[in-house]
Amino acid sequence: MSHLIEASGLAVTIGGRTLLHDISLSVDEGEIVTIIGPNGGGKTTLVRALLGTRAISAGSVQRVQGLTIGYVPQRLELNPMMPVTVARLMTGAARRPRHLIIEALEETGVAHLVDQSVHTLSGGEFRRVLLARALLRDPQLLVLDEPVAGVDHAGELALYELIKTIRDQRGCGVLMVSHDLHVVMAATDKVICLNGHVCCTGQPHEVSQHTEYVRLFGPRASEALAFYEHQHDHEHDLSGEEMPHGCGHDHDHDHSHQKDHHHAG
Ligand SMILES: Nc1ncnc2c1ncn2[C@@H]1O[C@H](COP(=O)(O)OP(=O)(O)OP(=O)(O)O)[C@@H](O)[C@H]1O
Repeated sequence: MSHLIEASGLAVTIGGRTLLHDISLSVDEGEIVTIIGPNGGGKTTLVRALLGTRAISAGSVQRVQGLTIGYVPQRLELNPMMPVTVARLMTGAARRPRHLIIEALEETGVAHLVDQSVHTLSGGEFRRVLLARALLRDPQLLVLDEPVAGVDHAGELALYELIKTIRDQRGCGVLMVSHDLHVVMAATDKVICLNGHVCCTGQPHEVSQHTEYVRLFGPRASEALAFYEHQHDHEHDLSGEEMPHGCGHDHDHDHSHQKDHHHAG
């Protein structure tokens, strides 16, 4: 199967400064890939390069023909003086049948807010509306930049669960950026740890043990994953799973069974 999107040897240089170099990654149908990394590590720049809104200076980005992408930006500037309803935010200038708007909002659990002003929404409600807006296009690939920004811890867990459910039901690929290491680790198939380059990549439990990951995020980040890793130990003992591997090595074992597991609780 060809990848929905694939970057090879991608680099981004702005004003003589190389922000990203030698980035290779791919997202497949039904796969959740999460980019983590320190502030300024280039996560948003990478997302923009993949979307084609930021020029790349080397390498390539390939998409399957006609790929439809639903994008949720990290920030959305709204004029506080402009009264905008959820329905209006969902469609912008383009008119869409109301039942489609409501269906998308139902999928993210906020259909009851359809006629409410966006300025009155909580952080979590707003994120769900943005997610619904991205789903309106029936995307093959969802790209989510910090999908839980402005949401409390319980809300974060619920949102990651929702993203997983959307992936399960639609079979779309998901590429997301996150800071929430231990939460996101439980809701992803593949993690890419980014700090200008791909420090390490692989299954969440592998990345959590990688020296580059520990160096970037500290030993506590690995400890926070103890529960997650414990859950996985059983699987890996049985299947003879190998130990973590180094920078830039992709993992090609079949772990599709992991999609059925819930580690967040
Ligand atoms: N248009 C630009 N011109 C110059 N420098 C830029 C530009 N856009 C981003 N940068 C720089 O590139 C680096 C990476 O920024 P980017 O926003 O991609 O990081 P990030 O990992 O998404 O950060 P955060 O976690 O804080 O959102 C930063 O040092 C930033 O200042």
